[in-house]
Amino acid sequence: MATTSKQPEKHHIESSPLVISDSFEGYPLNFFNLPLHYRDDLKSVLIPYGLVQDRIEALASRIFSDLHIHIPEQLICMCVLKGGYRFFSDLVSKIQNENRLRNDRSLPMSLEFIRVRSYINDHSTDQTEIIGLSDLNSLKDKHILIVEDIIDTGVTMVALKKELEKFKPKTINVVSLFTKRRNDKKCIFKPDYSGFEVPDHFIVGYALDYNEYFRDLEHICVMKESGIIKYKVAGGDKVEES
Ligand SMILES: Nc1nc2c(ncn2[C@@H]2O[C@H](COP(=O)(O)O)[C@@H](O)[C@H]2O)c(=O)[nH]1
Ligand SMILES: [Mg+2]
Repeated sequence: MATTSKQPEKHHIESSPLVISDSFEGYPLNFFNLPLHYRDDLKSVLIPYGLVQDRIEALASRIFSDLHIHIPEQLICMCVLKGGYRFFSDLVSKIQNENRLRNDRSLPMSLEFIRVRSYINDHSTDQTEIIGLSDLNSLKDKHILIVEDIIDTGVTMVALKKELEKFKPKTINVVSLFTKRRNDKKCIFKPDYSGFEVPDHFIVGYALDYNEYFRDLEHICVMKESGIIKYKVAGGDKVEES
């Protein structure tokens, strides 16, 4: 009798975000090890570090599968500093793991770092400045993956993509660890890959800052109103880097 070997179903990894619902208020702080210097400023842990890592591993696998077809050309992975640096580092290292473990395909990468300024305290502004792109003409005919921490209004990413398109790259893909579900109005940009969709809170941790504080926090947390007031800077005269 002929035996039929059943092929395992292909595991499909979502490029769209894992949705954190509005009704989820986050985990109580006392279930986590948190730095003493921030404990009084935080309301809850919205996404624990471990879950962030698991989702990045899945995104790396999906990006590898989608984009390896461009080889032997290099994929320019472009980190949007400062907020994107930890996501960038973990994502690149997880794509490297895919490269190490696969014998049938690979995705060569080169790394670029840029800065975008757009925020005052916890409010997005429509003034966007891009810093750090040297030799822009080298982007011509290249494949770019922009690696961003969070998309809120979408203004920063629309401006950045528009600027990069002037230099005629072959493709631009955007991966954002978080996208925000805005209560007031719609976001004007949808990334190609997103880790999590978060409620309309100002989130900090895992390199996402509030006026340069909280980057040294592992988990993604929601701030208390008192914390927002404590670290506020005088409006308008200091534009923080992303
Ligand atoms: N630490 C946080 N930074 C945030 C948050 N929401 C947005 N941002 C920063 O702004 C830009 C993008 O904003 P956009 O309105 O132009 O889309 C993003 O890169 C962040 O650096 C937040 O909740 N926490
Ligand atoms: Mg950013």
